[in-house]
Amino acid sequence: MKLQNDLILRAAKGERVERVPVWMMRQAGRILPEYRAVREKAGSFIKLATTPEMAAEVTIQPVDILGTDAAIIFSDILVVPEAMGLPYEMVESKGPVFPKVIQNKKDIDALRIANPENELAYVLKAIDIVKKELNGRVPLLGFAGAPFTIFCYMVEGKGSKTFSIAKKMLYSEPELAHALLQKITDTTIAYLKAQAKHGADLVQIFDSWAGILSPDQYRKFSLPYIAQICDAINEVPVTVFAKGAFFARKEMSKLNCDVVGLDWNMDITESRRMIPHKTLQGNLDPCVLYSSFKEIEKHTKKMIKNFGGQKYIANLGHGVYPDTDPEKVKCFIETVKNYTI
Ligand SMILES: Cc1c2[nH]c(c1CCC(=O)O)Cc1[nH]c(c(CCC(=O)O)c1C)Cc1[nH]c(c(CCC(=O)O)c1C)Cc1[nH]c(c(C)c1CCC(=O)O)C2
Repeated sequence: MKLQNDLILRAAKGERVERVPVWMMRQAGRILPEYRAVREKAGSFIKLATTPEMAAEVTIQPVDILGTDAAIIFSDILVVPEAMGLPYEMVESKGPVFPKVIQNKKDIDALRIANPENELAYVLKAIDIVKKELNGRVPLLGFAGAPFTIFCYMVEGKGSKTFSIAKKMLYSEPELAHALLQKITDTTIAYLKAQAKHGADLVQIFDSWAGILSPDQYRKFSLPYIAQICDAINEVPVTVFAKGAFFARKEMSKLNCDVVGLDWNMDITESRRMIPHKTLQGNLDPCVLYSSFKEIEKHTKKMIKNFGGQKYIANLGHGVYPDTDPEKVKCFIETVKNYTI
């Protein structure tokens, strides 16, 4: 199926574009009343995420309502631990919780390397439906968490500011940590390949907790596993987004990936210099969308001017915050689309 709008894919591959493409991390979610209605009907986040027809519906909403240049499959990074045998719960207004966590070698041995066609069939089915319903309008993005970020949740068992329980394992039992990271990596590679096979046009790796590691620890416990994934995924372009990993930009430039995502703490000009050969994605502070329409336009235009119009995918520097006014989001998206490059 030939895509009618392939701006994001062309930008990712470094090909020329007529205008800057735009999408938003966490675009399929609570900012839209239309999402909240489907979520209500589903009864719970997990029910919504595991029911392919409903997951497909909320995946397409931002394309129809906000006008984004891509859809991102509605799911969560935590479906991977679940597929490996460690289920999660989503506690209202608290976030994810794992009733059982990984503490020793026995726990790691008990985990399986998932077969996505079995344990993650519901995500793949949702991808099949979305591809059919999008009918080539825009590309579909797939995703997975980076092994280190998934490790954090599997060992800590819940969200945390410091993930000190998870980090403790890195320092006190590094071999154990590596064994778990490798098992997560093997599952993630199989999962992303399956997403591409089912029609994901590009995949993004979210290393949301990269910023809690020292540069040394990041080089040991995160980058090698991201590198394995990048080397293994040759079917579609790959984006690596490591929140807070400003210290690793030089190494990111050497990864076998097409796009590097930036957060708002990373200076644009400096990042272009450090990552000269790749497409960059980002990096508006999501809080800008709390300001006036005029301010949003001003900050968005300044951002595009700094990145330049080519080898660039406009986005926020992290996921959109749930209490953001959809009209402000539309203003951001329209400003990007109307920018003459
Ligand atoms: C760390 C992380 C998680 N999940 C994800 C990350 C990496 C990206 C990032 O750093 O933001 C990724 C994710 N989670 C979700 C998506 C959907 C696709 C999209 O629109 O981007 C994506 C790409 C849906 C979701 N995942 C979650 C919701 C909200 C739950 C609900 O609607 O009830 C949604 C729409 C729940 C979730 N899931 C997670 C947390 C910490 C929480 C609770 C806090 C929160 O709500 O943001 C783990």
